[in-house]
Amino acid sequence: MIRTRDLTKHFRVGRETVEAVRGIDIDVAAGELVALLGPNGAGKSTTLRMLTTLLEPTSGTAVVAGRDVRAEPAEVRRRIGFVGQGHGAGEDQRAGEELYTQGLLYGLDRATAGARTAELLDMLELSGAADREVTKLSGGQRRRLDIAMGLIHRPPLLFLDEPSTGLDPHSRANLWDHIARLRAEFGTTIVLTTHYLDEADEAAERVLVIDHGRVIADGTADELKGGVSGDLVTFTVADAEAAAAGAAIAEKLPTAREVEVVPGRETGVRLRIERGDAVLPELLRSLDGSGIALTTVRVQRPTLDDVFLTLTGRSLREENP
Ligand SMILES: Nc1ncnc2c1ncn2[C@@H]1O[C@H](COP(=O)(O)OP(=O)(O)OP(=O)(O)O)[C@@H](O)[C@H]1O
Repeated sequence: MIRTRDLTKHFRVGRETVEAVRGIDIDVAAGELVALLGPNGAGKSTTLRMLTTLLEPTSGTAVVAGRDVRAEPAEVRRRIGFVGQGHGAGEDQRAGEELYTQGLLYGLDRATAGARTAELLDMLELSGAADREVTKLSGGQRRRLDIAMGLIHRPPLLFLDEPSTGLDPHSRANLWDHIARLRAEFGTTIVLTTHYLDEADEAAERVLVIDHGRVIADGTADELKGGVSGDLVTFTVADAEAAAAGAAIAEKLPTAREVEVVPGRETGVRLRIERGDAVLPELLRSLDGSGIALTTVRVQRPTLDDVFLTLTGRSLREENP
């Protein structure tokens, strides 16, 4: 559905050149749901704008829905839907009319535009809001209307640029339910950008991690997390002395790494270890055998933030508080 090779975009800003996208290779198969994850300024939107023909690449190639973005941009546009960061819907129209007009703009006849408008309003739970002016919709309804607008011509491929930014957690969850239903119904391939870690983790089947204009990791969330060696095990003890003794015991576990004493009110020990859940009983036995009493113990699987941290030395959370 998408194939890019060495896709590059440079911007001239005064005398400077901003290398927004530096040679990206992306392959997306039909039916996939792929998230581009990265910090602000990583190049996600620029990539999306090239794939949707809104921006001409500086170099490299991109074939989207079977057509080259440079040679046949109009053909690409007919085959894709794009929901940008801003609102696509007009201000003074009613939601239903807006969607219907969009259908006509795409060249649908009146009957088809009407039928699809009704179908999409129903699917996105907007039927009750069809006669409301676009400005009077809630944030979540408006976002769903934007998505409906991107789908009215039934494109096999839909691009969503930060679809859930600005929505409250309930509306975000609701939006994802709707996206899942759309895929089940139409089999639409979806490529989206996000800087929400949990969203990429839970919703996407595949995550492309982008940083400084490059794809630095590509895989399912589980595969990416599997590349971060080890779970994080943290246990707290009564005092610094017990922590030092506990750390010495933890060091002896075969795959333990980065063992460190965490000082503070809750003195404890933190370490990375393969299969943290499986080695926990052994660790607990050893600590108990040495008379070290634990107050708490916790095993955390790696997160996508750990993936980003491992790859870049930076946390995505720091950049997207
Ligand atoms: N039209 C432009 N002119 C100059 N520089 C630009 C332009 N568009 C983007 N950039 C720069 O290119 C880089 C990548 O920006 P881009 O918007 O693609 O990042 P992003 O990953 O989508 O971030 P965000 O999450 O903030 O949207 C940034 O350094 C940005 O300042």
